[in-house]
Amino acid sequence: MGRTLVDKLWERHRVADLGDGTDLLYIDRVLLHERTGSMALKGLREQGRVVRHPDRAFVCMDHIVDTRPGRGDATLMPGGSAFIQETRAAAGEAGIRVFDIGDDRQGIVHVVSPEQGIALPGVTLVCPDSHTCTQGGLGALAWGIGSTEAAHALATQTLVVRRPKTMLVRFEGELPPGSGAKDMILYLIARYGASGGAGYAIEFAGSVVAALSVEARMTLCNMAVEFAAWTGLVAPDDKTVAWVKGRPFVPTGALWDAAIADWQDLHSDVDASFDRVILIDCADIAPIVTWGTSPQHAVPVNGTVPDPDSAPDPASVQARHRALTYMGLKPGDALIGLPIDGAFIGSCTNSRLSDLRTAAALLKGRRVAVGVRAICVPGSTQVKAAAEAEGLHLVFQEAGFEWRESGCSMCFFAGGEHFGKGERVVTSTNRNFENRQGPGTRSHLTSPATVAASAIAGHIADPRPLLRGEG
Ligand SMILES: CC(C)[C@H](C(=O)O)[C@@H](O)C(=O)O
Ligand code: SF4
Repeated sequence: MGRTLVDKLWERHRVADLGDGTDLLYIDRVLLHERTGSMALKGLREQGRVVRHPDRAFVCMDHIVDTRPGRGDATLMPGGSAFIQETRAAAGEAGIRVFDIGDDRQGIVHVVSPEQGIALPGVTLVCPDSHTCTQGGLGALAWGIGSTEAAHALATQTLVVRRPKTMLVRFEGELPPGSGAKDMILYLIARYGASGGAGYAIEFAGSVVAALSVEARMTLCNMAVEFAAWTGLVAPDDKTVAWVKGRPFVPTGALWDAAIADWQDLHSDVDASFDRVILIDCADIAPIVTWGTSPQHAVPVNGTVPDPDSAPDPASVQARHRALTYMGLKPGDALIGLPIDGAFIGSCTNSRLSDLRTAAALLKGRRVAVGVRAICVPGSTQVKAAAEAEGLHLVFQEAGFEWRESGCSMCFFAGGEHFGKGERVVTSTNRNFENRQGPGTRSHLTSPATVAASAIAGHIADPRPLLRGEG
């Protein structure tokens, strides 16, 4: 019988079947960041263990670093600079490369790793960070782990893993203009629930995924974890090969030829069987915005807040009531027209060059509405430089956006900087949990296009008229 892509990657990396439903897998790359990586490195040292292959581990400074211009180690997170300095020192001691503040490779780990050619089709890659699944967009088996597991992976280059079930999500049909990967994944989560992917490794496929850019595939995979999946991935194709070619850590010469030949097998066989298959007709996918405090609380931008009492079970009814109170909304409220205080473009979901181009195309020659604080944080220092080379920073700045250094920034308030209490923010990030972007801040997840259109309007707005050149 045919094998799925996940089966193939699993079998390629299995060192031993441990006989209790778990396998010992070989881990090709270990990525760390200063928030959880510092703990992994500390744990390793306390156990008296050493890093087995320092050249296969990489540290990115992203979560706690300040993103305001002119930054150094100082950060708005109380005690934050200690994380930065301890991580730097421990990585230095272990001989691990650090993409540090001031390095032109610095940025959000899930943006930097693909960009540098660290994530590649077919590799196993782990990081103590839940959004490691982003890197599945290249056809890597990439998943988030805890700090203790990260210490184990650093010491042994292996991990004990329970094999996930497999799910195929096929996106077919015609994706309407104005909708993109962010809308596709929010649609999936809204329709099947935020725990719909629990226990699965999900392969995203279908004609619409094939037509997506490699960067958009990373957006899709980024939110697999918001669907509770173990990870998400997309089989590599010619676009992937073209995208990774020539990046700093990618093999060259004969090794590159061998790599491409090897990648030809990285797809699910036609007769492969999955534990679950979901088919989505993309014709139904409009630009999506969340109204509540879970990514499943999502509706088309021109929709209204649903009645909490229509939720399928008592727990969801209660969660929706609580979400409405937190968000300051009532059933039946229209999303379009809700006044906003903030607009944020950034995060490992939507901060790559293509995202910035999409937003800039709408912002060009327009101004952010008075009273809206708008911020753009490129996903990496390389993305920032590439955007500046095209003049995109001027478009953002002339529109009234702050143009930042790279990092996680206000995707996650734990970095120290945040929006205000009760402020309503449209955001290209992936989590709208209570207090995620600041104590009491109300986050509406959406695409970069919808963030840009809303920033200009001063309220949640449909990006499609602007994209059609109207208004
Ligand atoms: C701090 C880190 C462990 C966390 C994660 O695992 O995802 C963060 O990146 C997030 O997005 O909430
Ligand atoms: S950008 Fe946000 S979601 Fe991504 S790793 Fe950083 S904090 Fe987590």
